[in-house]
Amino acid sequence: MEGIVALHPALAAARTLRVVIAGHVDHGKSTLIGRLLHDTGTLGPERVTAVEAMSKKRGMPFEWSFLIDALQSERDQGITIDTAEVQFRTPRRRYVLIDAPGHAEFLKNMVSGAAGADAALLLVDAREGTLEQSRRHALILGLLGITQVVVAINKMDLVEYDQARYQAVTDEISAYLNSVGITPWVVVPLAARHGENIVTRSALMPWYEGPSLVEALDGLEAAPAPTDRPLRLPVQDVYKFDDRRIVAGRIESGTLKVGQTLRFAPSGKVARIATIENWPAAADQTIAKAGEAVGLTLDPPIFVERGQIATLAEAAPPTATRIKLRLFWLAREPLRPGARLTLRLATAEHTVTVERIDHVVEVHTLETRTAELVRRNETAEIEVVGRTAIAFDRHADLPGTGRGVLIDGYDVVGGVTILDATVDSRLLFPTERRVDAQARRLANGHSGGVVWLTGLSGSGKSTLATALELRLFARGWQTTVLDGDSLRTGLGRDLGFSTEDRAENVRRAAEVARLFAEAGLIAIVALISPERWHRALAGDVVGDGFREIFVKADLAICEQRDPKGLYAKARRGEIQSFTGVSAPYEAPETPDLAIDTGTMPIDAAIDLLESFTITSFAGSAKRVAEGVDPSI
Ligand SMILES: Nc1ncnc2c1ncn2[C@@H]1O[C@H](COP(=O)(O)OS(=O)(=O)O)[C@@H](OP(=O)(O)O)[C@H]1O
Ligand SMILES: Nc1ncnc2c1ncn2[C@@H]1O[C@H](COP(=O)(O)OP(=O)(O)O)[C@@H](O)[C@H]1O
Repeated sequence: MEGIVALHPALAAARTLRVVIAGHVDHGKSTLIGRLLHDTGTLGPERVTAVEAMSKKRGMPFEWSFLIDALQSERDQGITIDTAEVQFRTPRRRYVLIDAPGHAEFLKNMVSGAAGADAALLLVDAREGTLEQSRRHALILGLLGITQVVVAINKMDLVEYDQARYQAVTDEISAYLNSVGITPWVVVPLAARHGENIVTRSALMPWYEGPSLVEALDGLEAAPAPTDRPLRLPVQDVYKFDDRRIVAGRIESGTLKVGQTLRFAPSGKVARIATIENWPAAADQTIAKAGEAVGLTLDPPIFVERGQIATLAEAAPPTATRIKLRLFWLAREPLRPGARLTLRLATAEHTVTVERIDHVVEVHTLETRTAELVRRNETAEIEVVGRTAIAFDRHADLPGTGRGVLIDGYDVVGGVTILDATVDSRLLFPTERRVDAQARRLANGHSGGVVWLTGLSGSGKSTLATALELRLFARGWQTTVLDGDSLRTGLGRDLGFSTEDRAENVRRAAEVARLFAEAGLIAIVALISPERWHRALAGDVVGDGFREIFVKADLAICEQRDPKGLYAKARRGEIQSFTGVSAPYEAPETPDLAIDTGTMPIDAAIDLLESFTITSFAGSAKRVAEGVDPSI
């Protein structure tokens, strides 16, 4: 195919160098891009004819920058591409040029996963030198750790190809780049309009001994696609096709395979990858890697939203509500503690409040100083607190998911890289809380934990749960019951009985149960939690103190008991998706305890559950070994 080659994202990821073009708007970016495409032979002759025709129509000499307009309108609209990207080839490899018209767009594109660049091409005008905008771009490159930078000094024709001018601008821009930690790879003098020093070295600048622009780019190294790093697939969108739900996004890092169990962060939902639906369609794909845009179908088809990050359980990203950021502030108004902003990380958006400004970095001297506010174009380290858990990576570990932008209303007001969590939200209280699990255990005579009762409606979960609560209470234990029926009138009142809604119901109950367990109580949960993955999710949320109790009774028995008349209603079709009748119940394969209420009398069932609970949570092993009565 001639002209602009629409590469499959997988190919592009494996072979291309992603180069972001930075520079002042008037410094000739469009012309340079047009030239690069033409002079490298990427452009078919019909394109040149089209540009010629367009130039003629507008009564102008041949104008390379029209090419960009022409390309813009037919740009690849792939599901994950939201930056202006053009591609070209040299004999060595393929390139994606990422263009961003303005300053905020540049920053936004630089930090969004789609634009993750290996290198930058910084364009300056030979007549004007390093303008404010070039400096800001350079600062942002420094902030993002993009150190492979080629500088092109354009419009050398307008300074008579003067070596002294080239040298002066080179010295100026190099000094600035050095101050933000970047050593330019090479500084190429160009006349993009005339193609001087684009592919071959120019005869008009014999004093210049370095490589042409394309030679310089070919000398750069592509950062290896982070396929061997932890999986991070930020969910960009969820599409519904027929009855299928396709979760789409671009893999930032890692590899995924059909059959693997994904965990979504920060929600904690889990589901297996059923199929990979690639775009454009590739038959029977079973594996996908960093850089690829993929669509996945899940089993079960759980409800996930844009902003969640698909990961593997063993290498999930940390979550926290307080994080420390390195910031580049763009807005005219200074940033002050207390500001409420939106933090966009990959595809997620979080409402955050700026808690403190640790220090500001002086742009000119790069020294740090304490400050009450961060002014426009200053770099700073700040701490923000989110309203809910934020899944993130440290920029130093995984740049793709470790950077973002701050947004105020619709405006991008800052670019950030994540330094670390300030406080791990899972261990929220190291300073404020003076009572730890050990102290609670000693005071209560038992540790906190979760007794999770699963079973059909009418199997006896509520009966056993309330009876156990009473027995434990009589022993002086701290305990409470969380019953599905009651929770659904408050905490889960927005939820129905689809498999996803049940999972969400389970997740919420598990989160609450975990809080109770951390506070030292035995939380007795009575929830149908019908599918295995629902209970696995609960176990994941709760962690160590989780015990799964199968309250077993045949469907026929439950139906005969029918304490609430629900089975009769379900049989008459008055209730949809009723567990055991028109929705599945998967019995636990290896529960911690199974109680057959169909054969065991109620009192015996309660005795069994009580002794199991006491054995599980009484005192610490040490206290028991010392002969202390665990029931005190
Ligand atoms: N369609 C359908 N399927 C199952 N159950 C239904 C349904 N509609 C209403 N109910 C009533 O809701 C109670 C189950 O809620 P849970 O929160 O335990 O269910 S789940 O864990 O989310 O599956 C359940 O209570 P229990 O009988 O105590 O189990 C019912 O009273
Ligand atoms: N061994 C038993 N254990 C628990 N409940 C039993 C047992 N035998 C009979 N039942 C009866 O079964 C019914 C179970 O209802 P419930 O506890 O509300 O179930 P669930 O909460 O699982 O829907 C109650 O009426 C209870 O008296």
